[in-house]
Amino acid sequence: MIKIENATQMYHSNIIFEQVNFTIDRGERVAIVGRNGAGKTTLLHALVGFSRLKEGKISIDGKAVHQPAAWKGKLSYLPEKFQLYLQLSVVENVQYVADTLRIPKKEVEAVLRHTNMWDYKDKRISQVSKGMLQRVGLSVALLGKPEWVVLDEPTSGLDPFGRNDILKIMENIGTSNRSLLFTTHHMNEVNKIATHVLYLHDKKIIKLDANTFLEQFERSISS
Ligand SMILES: Nc1ncnc2c1ncn2[C@@H]1O[C@H](COP(=O)(O)OP(=O)(O)OP(=O)(O)O)[C@@H](O)[C@H]1O
Repeated sequence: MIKIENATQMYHSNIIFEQVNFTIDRGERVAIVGRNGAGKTTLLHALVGFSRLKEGKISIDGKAVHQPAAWKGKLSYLPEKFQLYLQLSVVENVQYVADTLRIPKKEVEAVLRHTNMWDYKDKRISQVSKGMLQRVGLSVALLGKPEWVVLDEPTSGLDPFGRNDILKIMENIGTSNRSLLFTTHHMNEVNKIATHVLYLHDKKIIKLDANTFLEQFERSISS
């Protein structure tokens, strides 16, 4: 379980969220939504231990998230913008990360099959489409069988076909022992993928089940 207790985050004197409490259980697929600038990426960075909270604490399975023991091998994070080696092939990029993390070779094929990139494994990164780049990023994020997969705007900037490819992969990520957290601006992604929503609004974060959130959203835009 990821547990957030009395969390407050600020940049200088600018409060992004304050006194926030929620938990995320295994098997949940959680969409993080809110207006531009509401603090979605800020929340993700605190959740994955990149930044320390101003106040409060975040733990994964009882261990404070800023201690590597909490997330190492358990949690993976794919930022909105990430770097790959342009001069290497798809498989070489994934293999490079696998070698660094001492992950067995056979997992490289497994993650590339999961993201439907195995057929394109020998293409150079400089020659693949944006949608394929995102699938390579996802392949890297799935290495090591993480229990918590965290994706920042995984469909941002993709055409409808590329988005659909990514959504199909995301649908298969959340299982009984693996959870998915992702930020999005698209309500159809919430509808298709999420079991729950974290809604960032007015410096608060509310957790709702996805259907309840979507009903409230529909009502708010039609009134
Ligand atoms: N490193 C930083 N230093 C100061 N202010 C920051 C920093 N990073 C973000 N902010 C500010 O904090 C607020 C929340 O930013 P954040 O990127 O978390 O929002 P977001 O919900 O992810 O936005 P978007 O939907 O546009 O991606 C914004 O007002 C942003 O300008």
